[in-house]
Amino acid sequence: MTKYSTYTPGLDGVVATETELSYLDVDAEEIVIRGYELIELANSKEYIDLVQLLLRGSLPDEQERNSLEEEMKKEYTLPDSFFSLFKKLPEDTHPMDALRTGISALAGYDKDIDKRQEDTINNIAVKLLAKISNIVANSYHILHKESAIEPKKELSYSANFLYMITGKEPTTREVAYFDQSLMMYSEHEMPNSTFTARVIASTNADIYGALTGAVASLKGNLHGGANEAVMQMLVEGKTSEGFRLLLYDKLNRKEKIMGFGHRVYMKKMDPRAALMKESLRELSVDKNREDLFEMCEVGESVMKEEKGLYPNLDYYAAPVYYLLGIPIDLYTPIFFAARTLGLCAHVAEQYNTNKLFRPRVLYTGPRNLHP
Ligand SMILES: CC(=O)SCCNC(=O)CCNC(=O)[C@H](O)C(C)(C)COP(=O)(O)OP(=O)(O)OC[C@H]1O[C@@H](n2cnc3c(N)ncnc32)[C@H](O)[C@@H]1OP(=O)(O)O
Ligand SMILES: O=C([O-])CC(=O)C(=O)O
Repeated sequence: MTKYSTYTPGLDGVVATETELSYLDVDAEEIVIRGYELIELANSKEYIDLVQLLLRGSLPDEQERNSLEEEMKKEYTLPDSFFSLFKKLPEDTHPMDALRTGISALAGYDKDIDKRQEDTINNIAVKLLAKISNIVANSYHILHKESAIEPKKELSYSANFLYMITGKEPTTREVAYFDQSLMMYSEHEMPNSTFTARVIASTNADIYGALTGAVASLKGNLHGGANEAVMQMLVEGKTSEGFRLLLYDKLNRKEKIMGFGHRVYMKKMDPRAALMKESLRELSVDKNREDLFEMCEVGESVMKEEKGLYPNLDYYAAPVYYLLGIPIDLYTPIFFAARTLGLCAHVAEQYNTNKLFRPRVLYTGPRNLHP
């Protein structure tokens, strides 16, 4: 046939682009981020270091790191009366939908929107990282008829993000767990949302459009939406035994269990989940909720025995967020806020190396019909 004859459902295993940003080396069990291994980075660096690495190409020294964080803090402010947008939405609007609306609305305020140079895109990324943390936290408060919480510039980026969500200044340990989760969610090669963003950017569309599409993609429960679904199951299960029964019930009904399986790691534990599991182990002691850790382990063993499936990041990030006092509806928006970093880096790379995405189809419809 023609050069178009190969068809792989869901593009499973298909290489969609070249990238210098990241690579999942399943055999070596490494998530490579610009040459570094993500888990190693998470054990010695912070989210801000990854911002510099992904957007500017190298890890920062202390001075660069501090000045990047200051740059970000200057960008927390949203345009005047921006929050009135969220006041007009129905109060049961999901925060991911509010976030999608918010990012889309920001487009009109950016005078650089038509620029595609790498430096400009990276500057927009810094602005977006700051503003999105504010939108995520405060759209939630406004939808819940609460007052918006002003960012505190004396706190670190991650501490302030958590503070704006919960309204309480977090402890150093809480910030460390939250920051690690942001690192885990920051970048992951070519998931559906990153592909979506790159496909949109490949038409030369602006970064706001690319990110708006990516929010829509990430909301789905086969992708980012899974972390909220995991926590809903844990809450419903209540106890280890309750959770075990709930999982068996779902499996008997042939339902998919959220937080398990992964297109790339399918028969191995997601390395990020392993790191989050350790955070949960420690945090559950801090918060006197070892029962929650046990429930998660029970779920892990049920899924291994019954399906040969392992947890993905969402499975262990969800209970960590729960113990940090974060409302369940914000888990996926937080994932997106962290992933804004990787998405912006991919959009910049797409503009730099652009080739329009326009695949073909394997046509299965009729031919030769006549009106
Ligand atoms: C951070 C992230 O975004 S990670 C992903 C978060 N998403 C989830 O946790 C949702 C639950 N997991 C899933 O739906 C899947 O594992 C996916 C979508 C992540 C990847 O799946 P794919 O590569 O498309 O594989 P697919 O969904 O076809 O699954 C292959 C087989 O494993 C089964 N399977 C995969 N995941 C699960 C699961 N979580 N629960 C039960 N069965 C599962 C499928 O039913 C299928 O079985 P079959 O061959 O008998 O029909
Ligand atoms: O890689 C994927 O397909 C999904 C995922 O784990 C992520 O986006 O972090």
